[in-house]
Amino acid sequence: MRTGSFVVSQPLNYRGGARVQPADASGSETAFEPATGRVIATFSCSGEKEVNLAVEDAKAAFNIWRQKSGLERGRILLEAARIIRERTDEIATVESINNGKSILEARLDIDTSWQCLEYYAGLAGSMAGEHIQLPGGSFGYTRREPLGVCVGIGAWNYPFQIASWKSAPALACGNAMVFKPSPFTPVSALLLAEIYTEAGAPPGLFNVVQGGGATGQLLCQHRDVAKVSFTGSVPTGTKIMEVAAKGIKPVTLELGGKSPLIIFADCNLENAVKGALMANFLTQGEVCCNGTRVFVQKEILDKFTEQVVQQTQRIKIGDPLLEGTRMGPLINRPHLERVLGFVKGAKEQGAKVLCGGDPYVPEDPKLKDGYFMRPCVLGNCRDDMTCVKEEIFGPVMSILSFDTEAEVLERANNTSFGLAAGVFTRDLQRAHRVVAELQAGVCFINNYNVSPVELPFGGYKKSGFGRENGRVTIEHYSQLKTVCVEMGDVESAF
Ligand SMILES: NC(=O)C1=CN([C@@H]2O[C@H](COP(=O)(O)OP(=O)(O)OC[C@H]3O[C@@H](n4cnc5c(N)ncnc54)[C@H](O)[C@@H]3O)[C@@H](O)[C@H]2O)C=CC1
Ligand SMILES: C[N+](C)(C)CCCC(=O)O
Repeated sequence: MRTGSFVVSQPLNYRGGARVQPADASGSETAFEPATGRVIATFSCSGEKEVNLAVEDAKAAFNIWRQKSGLERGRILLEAARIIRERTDEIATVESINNGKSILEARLDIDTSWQCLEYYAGLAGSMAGEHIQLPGGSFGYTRREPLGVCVGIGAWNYPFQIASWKSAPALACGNAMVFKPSPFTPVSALLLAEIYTEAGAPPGLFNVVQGGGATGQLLCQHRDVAKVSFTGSVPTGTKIMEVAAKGIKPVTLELGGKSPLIIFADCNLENAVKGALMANFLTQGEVCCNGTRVFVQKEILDKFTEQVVQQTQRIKIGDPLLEGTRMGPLINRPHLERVLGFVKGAKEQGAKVLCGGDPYVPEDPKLKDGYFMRPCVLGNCRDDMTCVKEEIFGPVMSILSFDTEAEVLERANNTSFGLAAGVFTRDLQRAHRVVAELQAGVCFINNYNVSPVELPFGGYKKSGFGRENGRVTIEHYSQLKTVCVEMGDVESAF
């Protein structure tokens, strides 16, 4: 598969174990190949009829699935994980074409996806309740039960990974899921749906509906939906929570961030520089947990900045499907303009553009209409600048300097977000002391943006709540039933 050739002709909804055209539509959407600006799919946004059918169908599958033992469910998830692993290159290629991220990164996303399925397949068989002895031989026990039909709503930056991170724990717990991808990246969730079916999941267990906000809203307000797990922006998260509140539905919200990365003078500089690049430039900087506020201790500010700029300038931008490429295009033209606008605004507020921050036109003529820009490092930043306060969601790193630990902690926490944070230091005590004070759901010591599926991922403050990955997520996709058993006679008060 080469850039400039992929088009989707098959239907992009999935229901009852097969691709289907939606039963009704409210408008349509167009998906692009960001590297070329070419249309790869035009599709209908599902209306109320289609949403109802998808939920109805998932309900039927749920009634079969919930009766299986954890071990039986785990076996199917393991088979799905095996198929994903086997088809890594093919799935990564589709992901890279539709999102624009480099093929190298897309493969890593697919790896974390099958690992997530493997992890929850392993946990499925060990989901259990408790037995509690009561007086007189009476006893109680708890059952961990699924919630029902869960809805997953995804962002466009990690399309396949988000669909996997949501569906794997949901299905492991015995739920069914209706998933709605972002209309910018509608393609790869279908591959996951087909793989679940091939692995032996009952038809309807994982359905896909396409559309934007209106379709998402129909899903969230549906009477038979038990839970919503959402990845996206804070404003949309707010709307989803409002709708869910009306139905008393639990939600998991994975929202945005403006995370701090703190580099102390005693760090291993080489690793800190690598860490700063990892914290800012994966997936063209379109990563919620990116450490975009890079606080550097004064003593090493110049040395650190020089090396970061040098390495940023070396990032190879271009055709995302080429093995040597390390940065592809941004998701679409309006988003590119928005990110470039942040750079312009930063300059006006006194930041210094140390490299990049301008549109980039690769030599290859087929990429001339792609949404490329050069990754940007901003120096001379202050805490009150827009580029330091707002989530840019693009390849723009802001460097700030600091003197003391107490000072940097206060500044790092001075944000309404709280998704992630990082610290580079060789001082073991300081590392743990600082991390304990950071108001963020995911903290990294001497690394950044690694995400092993065994560890919970999720935010503090306006970055959301609930967790994905790790053992704890079982609790977000299940409910506890208490059973109280009387072995004697009823002692009535009447
Ligand atoms: N914490 C995390 O794990 C992540 C957070 N994000 C955040 O997401 C944002 C970028 O992603 P976008 O796709 O632009 O976010 P978005 O909030 O615009 O859209 C996300 C999803 O919600 C759907 N949606 C929109 N309005 C809706 C409504 N009223 N009801 C139900 N669904 C609705 C969209 O169609 C899309 O599928 C950034 O702010 C970023 O920080 C992105 C990736 C990961
Ligand atoms: C995989 N990782 C850590 C780079 C990003 C995961 C969160 C997201 O969906 O943005």
